[in-house]
Amino acid sequence: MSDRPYVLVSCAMSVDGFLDDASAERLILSNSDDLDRVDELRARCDAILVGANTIRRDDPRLLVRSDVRRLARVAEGLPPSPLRVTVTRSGELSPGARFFAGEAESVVFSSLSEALPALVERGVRRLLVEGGSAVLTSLFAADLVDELQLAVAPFFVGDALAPRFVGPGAFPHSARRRMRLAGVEQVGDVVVLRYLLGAMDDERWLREAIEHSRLCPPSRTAFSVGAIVVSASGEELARGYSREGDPLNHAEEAALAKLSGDLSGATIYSSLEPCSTRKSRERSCADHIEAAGLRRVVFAWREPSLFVTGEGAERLTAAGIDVVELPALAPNVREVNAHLF
Ligand SMILES: Nc1c(N[C@@H]2O[C@H](COP(=O)(O)O)[C@@H](O)[C@H]2O)[nH]c(=O)[nH]c1=O
Repeated sequence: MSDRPYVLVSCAMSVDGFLDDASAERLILSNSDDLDRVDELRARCDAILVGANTIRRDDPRLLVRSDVRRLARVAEGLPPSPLRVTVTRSGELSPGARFFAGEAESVVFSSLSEALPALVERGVRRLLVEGGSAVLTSLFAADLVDELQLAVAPFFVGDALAPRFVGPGAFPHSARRRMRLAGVEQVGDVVVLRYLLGAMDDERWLREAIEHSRLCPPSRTAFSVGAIVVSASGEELARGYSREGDPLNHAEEAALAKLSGDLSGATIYSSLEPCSTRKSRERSCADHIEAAGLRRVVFAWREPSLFVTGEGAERLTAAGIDVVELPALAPNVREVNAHLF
């Protein structure tokens, strides 16, 4: 699942949310110190990606400008500037574009889903994305961004024909799932907001919940499950495992029993899909999750119909809760439950 690099988006927008104006000339939103900050970001990544539209519109070089930084990279055995990457469905790029000129290598992919794993293959661990609007919209909507550094320039563009930071989309970060503000920096008249989006945190917490399920007392008639409740700011609030404290306890039930208060920003990670029916108790884990006010559930394995038919994911979704399934980790859960098969 982690077959993509760490994705850092860096862009500058006007105070009214535009990346550029509608004219042919490129609009500089940053000041010179901020452009130098972006140069430092470029020097510390393995590749820089922009969409093909940006190449057509801006004709960027995408090179590290500072000689000091280029020499420092070379001293580390790196090329002076990172690999330059673009995605284009049409393939319509001018061979004379500056993207292809100069001392750095350039690669072209037909889509982001092709580019990201291929970049990992090439050894790219840290990818800087500089726009434009279409690429940013796709990456944010697909929850593929780890970090956003957004510079806000102190003026308006005010032109409906100008490109926005992102277009309309079903973004995973809504009022219910806020990004984590990790820093605010003033660079002259520009303010740089640094957000962490936690795209890789889901996998990390779910793996942790699966590891926790190894504590379950084994049973021939029930699954071994682990669950962890994590706050909106990324702190662990409670964890539980099947049969913890009581032979009938489910993992989610055990974790939630340790909590009270407002859990509306929290996420519960459960190795198995939360149950929707119980044979031995009245309330299911889906009921407990809904009653606790949680708005987000992440799980790895859909409950196989061994003991009861699981409809937890559907029930939770119908209750307006965000349900995320990470099936790539399902084999790990199955392995913990190998005794049942
Ligand atoms: N205008 C603008 C940015 N524009 C980004 O920089 C690219 C130009 O790269 P280069 O040709 O190497 O200078 C351009 O295509 C776009 O991706 N970035 C920023 O941090 N602040 C700004 O104000």
